[in-house]
Amino acid sequence: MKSWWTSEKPLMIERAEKDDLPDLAKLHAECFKQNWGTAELTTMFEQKGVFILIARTSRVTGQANLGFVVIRSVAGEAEVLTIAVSPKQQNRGIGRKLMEAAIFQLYSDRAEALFLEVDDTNSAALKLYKKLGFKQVGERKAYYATSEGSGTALVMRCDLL
Ligand SMILES: CC(=O)SCCNC(=O)CCNC(=O)[C@H](O)C(C)(C)COP(=O)(O)OP(=O)(O)OC[C@H]1O[C@@H](n2cnc3c(N)ncnc32)[C@H](O)[C@@H]1OP(=O)(O)O
Repeated sequence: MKSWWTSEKPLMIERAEKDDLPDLAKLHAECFKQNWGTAELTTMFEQKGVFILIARTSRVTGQANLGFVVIRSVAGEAEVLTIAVSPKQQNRGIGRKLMEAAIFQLYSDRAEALFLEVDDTNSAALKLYKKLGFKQVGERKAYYATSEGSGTALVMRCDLL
C-alpha cells in the first residue's frame, strides 16, 4: 500500500536559484501574452530586494515547477511583480500557498505593506487577493495596452503589520 507521503506528492515552496529562471520564463509564457523571458527574469532576480518563490513537487517524486511569485521589497514596502501558476494546476490552492509564503517572509522581514496591480477583469486573481486581505487603494485606467479585458489596473494593498 502506498503511504500518503508518496501518493500525495507534497508541494514545496522554495527560493528560486538563477538556473530555475529559463523554466520559470516558460511558465510565465503559458500564463501571460506579454510574458517575461529569461533575460527579463534574470534582470529582476539580480535587483536588490527581489526574491522569487517557486511552488514545486519534490525531487524525489520528479521535480516540476507549478507556479512562482516575484516580490520586490524596498524600505518596508513590498510589491508583487508577478504571480503565475501553470494553467493545468490553477484553482488547486497553489497561488494561495505562494502568496502566503511570500507574506510570511515579508512579515518576518518587518515589511509594512504589500502592493500589487491587477487587471480589473481578472476574477481568479481578484478572488485570491481579496481572500488574503488585499483592499483596493487606487485605479489606473488604460494601464494594460494589450489587455483582453478593460485595460484598467486596480492597485491593491495588504497591511502586514
Ligand atoms: C500581480 C499580478 O501578477 S496579477 C496577475 C495574476 N496572474 C495571472 O493572472 C496569470 C494567470 N493566472 C494564474 O496564474 C492563477 O490563476 C493565479 C495566480 C491568479 C491564481 O492561482 P491559483 O493557484 O489558480 O489560485 P488558487 O487555487 O490558490 O485560488 C485562489 C482563489 O481563487 C479562486 N480561483 C482560482 N482560479 C479561478 C478561476 N479560474 N475562476 C474563478 N475562481 C478561481 C479559487 O476558487 C480560490 O478561491 P476559493 O478559496 O474561494 O476557492
